[in-house]
Amino acid sequence: MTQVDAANPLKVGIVGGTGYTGVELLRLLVRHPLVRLETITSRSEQGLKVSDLYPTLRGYTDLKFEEPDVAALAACDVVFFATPHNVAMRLVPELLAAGTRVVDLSADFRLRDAGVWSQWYGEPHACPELLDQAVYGLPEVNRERIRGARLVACAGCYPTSIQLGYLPLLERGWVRPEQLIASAASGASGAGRGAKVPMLLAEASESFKAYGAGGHRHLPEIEQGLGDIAGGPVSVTFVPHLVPMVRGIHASLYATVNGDTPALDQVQAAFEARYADEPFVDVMPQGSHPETRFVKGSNHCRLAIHRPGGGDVLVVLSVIDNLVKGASGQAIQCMNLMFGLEETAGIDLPALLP
Ligand SMILES: NC(=O)C1=CN([C@@H]2O[C@H](COP(=O)(O)OP(=O)(O)OC[C@H]3O[C@@H](n4cnc5c(N)ncnc54)[C@H](OP(=O)(O)O)[C@@H]3O)[C@@H](O)[C@H]2O)C=CC1
Ligand SMILES: CC(=O)N[C@@H](CCC(=O)OP(=O)(O)O)C(=O)O
Repeated sequence: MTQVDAANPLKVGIVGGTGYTGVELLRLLVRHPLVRLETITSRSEQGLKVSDLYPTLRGYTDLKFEEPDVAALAACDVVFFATPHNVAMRLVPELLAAGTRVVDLSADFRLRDAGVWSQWYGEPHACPELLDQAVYGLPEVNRERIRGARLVACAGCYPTSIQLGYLPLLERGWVRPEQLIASAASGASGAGRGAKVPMLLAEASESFKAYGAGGHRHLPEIEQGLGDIAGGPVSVTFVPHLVPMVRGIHASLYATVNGDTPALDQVQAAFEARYADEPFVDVMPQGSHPETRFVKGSNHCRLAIHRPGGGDVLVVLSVIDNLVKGASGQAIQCMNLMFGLEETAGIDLPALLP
């Protein structure tokens, strides 16, 4: 095990330092007590000082963006990939061979089945032989496996909000796994920093739309994760939406009760018990309506459970910040576990309000 203390901080590299999850990693890691940033890559901005592109980081780092270089990355203890899919899978085999551990924020290693991956991502998987050793990065489900893992595939943003909301219900077998409906809305930062016409202010503001209703690439990840939790197949109707805000995901999760489902008070108590020791999952009082601004900039997921009219459908409301618990905060939480650090180190921050 790598010796990590204030005199021997973790040497960290970031591939994709100019994107939204990359700069969020930087915001959090520059204040992490046991981390030293070694290398931050960007092909388009190489040579530029990080703090010239992101003045929010002036005074926190003197590093410059560099061209991705395997030797420089392999000199790190851990490398984060904050890159589009199909990038990490091309470099990870060499890094693992060099003894460097990897936390991948992209979808490259999230699905266990390379065939399913190809079907949704449109190309063959470059290293299917590594899928078995990749650990799915959702600490509330996989904490023990993440400890000591060499390759962590961080859970996606929508999948995080949805799995944490359904988890206590599926673990207890209290809802029908074939009738789950997840309606979720994301802010525009979920689409990344690259220019895209639908994300222009004049296109996305003052409007609200669903997209990917016929099949979004997060669906197989959500069904795989919920299936693991339930211990059998689940079927989810997943409809994502774009909401005109910058950060945040709000998921409304519907589930049909079965003969074993107790009264709402007991469901509430079960959620509270399940998450009592989880530093980043908050079960709000019965009747609450969590808002995305309650988690903006923080690594928390806040949940509330309802049973409208005492009927057959439970509704769980789940909010996260897509860039923190949905990406960079969760990635650091996984890194902390991988190296035996305090799980909350560097990410124990309340949300920004207003
Ligand atoms: N945004 C979000 O809310 C979330 C994103 N994710 C995932 O995290 C990853 C990053 O997302 P996000 O930060 O939004 O993306 P961005 O588009 O904002 O940033 C992508 C970054 O990757 C770099 N990059 C692009 N192509 C390559 C390449 N071939 N080799 C090396 N570097 C490359 C870019 O820099 P340059 O081109 O200069 O090298 C840039 O820094 C994606 O896989 C995304 O799906 C996961 C959860 C939430
Ligand atoms: C608003 C928006 O476009 N959101 C993105 C979220 C996906 C994402 O961030 O990708 P991961 O698979 O790595 O989690 C989308 O729907 O494609």
